[in-house]
Amino acid sequence: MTVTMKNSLFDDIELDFTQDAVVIDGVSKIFTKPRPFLGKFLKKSEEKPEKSTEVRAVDNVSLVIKRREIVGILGANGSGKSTLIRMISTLLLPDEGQIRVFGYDVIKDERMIQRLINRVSVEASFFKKLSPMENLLYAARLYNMPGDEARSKIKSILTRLGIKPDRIDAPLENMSRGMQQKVAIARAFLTSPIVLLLDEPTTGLDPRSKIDVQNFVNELRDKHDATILITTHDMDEAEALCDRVAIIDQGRMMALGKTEDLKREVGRLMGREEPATMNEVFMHYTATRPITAEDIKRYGSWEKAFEALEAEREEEE
Ligand SMILES: Nc1ncnc2c1ncn2[C@@H]1O[C@H](COP(=O)(O)OP(=O)(O)OP(=O)(O)O)[C@@H](O)[C@H]1O
Repeated sequence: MTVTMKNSLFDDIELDFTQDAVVIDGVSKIFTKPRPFLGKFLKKSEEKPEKSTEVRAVDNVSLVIKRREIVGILGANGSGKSTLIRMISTLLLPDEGQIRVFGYDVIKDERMIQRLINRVSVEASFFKKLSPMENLLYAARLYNMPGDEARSKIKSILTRLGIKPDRIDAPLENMSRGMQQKVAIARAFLTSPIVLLLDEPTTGLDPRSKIDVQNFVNELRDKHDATILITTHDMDEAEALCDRVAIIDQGRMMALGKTEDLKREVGRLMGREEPATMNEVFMHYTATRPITAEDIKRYGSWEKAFEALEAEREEEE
């Protein structure tokens, strides 16, 4: 089924909605990190250490996201979540594997991907001396959105995100970090993107603002058929919002599924009748290595196996 987009911003785009929205196929990203160089302290006869070390920030990840799905990416700090998001949005090139969005390739069809995707991250760039309204009008112009339509949409989105009317026209630099983050979120919602990548959109927001953002995300999917990929450290949010979650650890995909299925599976491994909590699911799949039934047998319980593996990790570090 090839559909010409109804949204005026995408008039000239034909998309095949029978295709999966996002296909990530065996993707890796390798960074080279400089090591603190100790060479100058060594004598000439001593062997010099390597100057750099490689980090597989994303390691052979595959994931298929269907249209209208909300998928959460969970993982510890530095596990590769942002790197994955950055590759999908063409900000970074994959070193291995392929990423396609409705059949378009992130490398070959970079321009098209940039039109289909909107990415929100905390380090969003704005003109700090300008107001939220001016910043968002500037963004709307980049998308050829008529001024009047943009103005009323901006007002309504910012108000719904809890930004008071008198703040809408005041310089951004006077706003708190959380409020600036809401302006970044508003920018992504302004253009009703086909695929929305949200990199920790609610980190640092107060509980009410978190819910406002989550409602918006749901609405984008329900009313505009958006497909959404979101990274979060908030397990309640993952549970409330995501159809499925992927847990990654050191760049590798450790688990993928519906939260209730993962909770049931880990609960079962823990030897319990009732499902595990999402925190326990997270701990389970991000332990030194996934805790197996044999580990549980060997150490007597899931908790003891977890403690033993953590102790191993600490020893290694
Ligand atoms: N530009 C870069 N150059 C070198 N290393 C990088 C670069 N960007 C990320 N890394 C490394 O890649 C790994 C994954 O980082 P990434 O930012 O993707 O993690 P994350 O899961 O998003 O973390 P957080 O939850 O803290 O935001 C880390 O070891 C990080 O130091």
